[in-house]
Amino acid sequence: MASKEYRNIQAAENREQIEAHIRSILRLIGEDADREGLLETPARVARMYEEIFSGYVADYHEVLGVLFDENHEELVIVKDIDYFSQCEHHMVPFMGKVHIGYVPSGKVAGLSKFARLVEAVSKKLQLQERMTTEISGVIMDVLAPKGVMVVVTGQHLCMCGRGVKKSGAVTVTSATRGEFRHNYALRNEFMALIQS
Ligand SMILES: Nc1nc2c(ncn2[C@@H]2O[C@H](COP(=O)(O)OP(=O)(O)OP(=O)(O)O)[C@@H](O)[C@H]2O)c(=O)[nH]1
Ligand SMILES: [Zn+2]
Repeated sequence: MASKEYRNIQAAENREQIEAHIRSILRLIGEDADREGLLETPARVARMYEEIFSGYVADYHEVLGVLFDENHEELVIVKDIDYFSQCEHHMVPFMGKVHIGYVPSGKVAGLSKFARLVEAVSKKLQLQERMTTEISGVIMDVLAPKGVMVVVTGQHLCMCGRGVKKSGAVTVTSATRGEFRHNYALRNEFMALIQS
C-alpha cells in the first residue's frame, strides 16, 4: 500500500492533469477558456472529480467495519439511502435511493456502515445494475448472512436533457442472495416494508 505522502503527491499530479484536460475540453466545445467566469472552472472540476470518483480508492470490504455478534435472525432493513453516481456511458449523474434488507446469521454491522457502503460503491463510473450487484455481494462476503436483498431506484440524467429525453423515467434494479432467492414471503415482507 502506497504511503499517505505518496498518495498526496499522486493526487496533486492527477488534479493538475485533469485541470489541463478540462481547459482543452472548454476550448474544444467552443468556449473561451480564459474568460473570467471560466478561469477557476478546471480547478473546480478537478476537485469535484476527487469527490465524486472517490470510490476508486475505497476498499469495499473494510467499509462495513467492526461487526457485532448478535442473535437477531430476522429481517433488518436500511432503506431510502440516497446515492449520487455517474453513468459510465455518458459521464453524467444518475441518482436515487438504495434499500437494503438482510437476515443476519450471528453477526450484524453498524447501520451507518450500509450507507457508507452505498457511498463507496456509487462514487465511480457505474451502471445501476452493477452497483446493485456489488452492494449485495459485499454484504454477503463480509457478513455471511442468511440472505440479502437490495433494491435501487435511479433517475438517469443521460435520459433527461439529451437522447431520448424522458425525465420522468425511473429505473428499478434488484439483487437477491441466499434465502431471498426462494423465500417469496421474505421478499414480500421486504418489499412491503420499503414501501411503507
Ligand atoms: N443498463 C444500463 N444502461 C444504462 C445505464 N445508464 C445509462 N444507460 C444506457 O446506456 C445506453 C448507451 O447506449 P448507446 O446507444 O451506446 O449510446 P447513445 O447513442 O448515447 O444512446 P441514447 O441514450 O439512446 O441516445 C443508453 O441506452 C443509456 O440509457 C445503466 O445504469 N444501466
Ligand atoms: Zn448515460
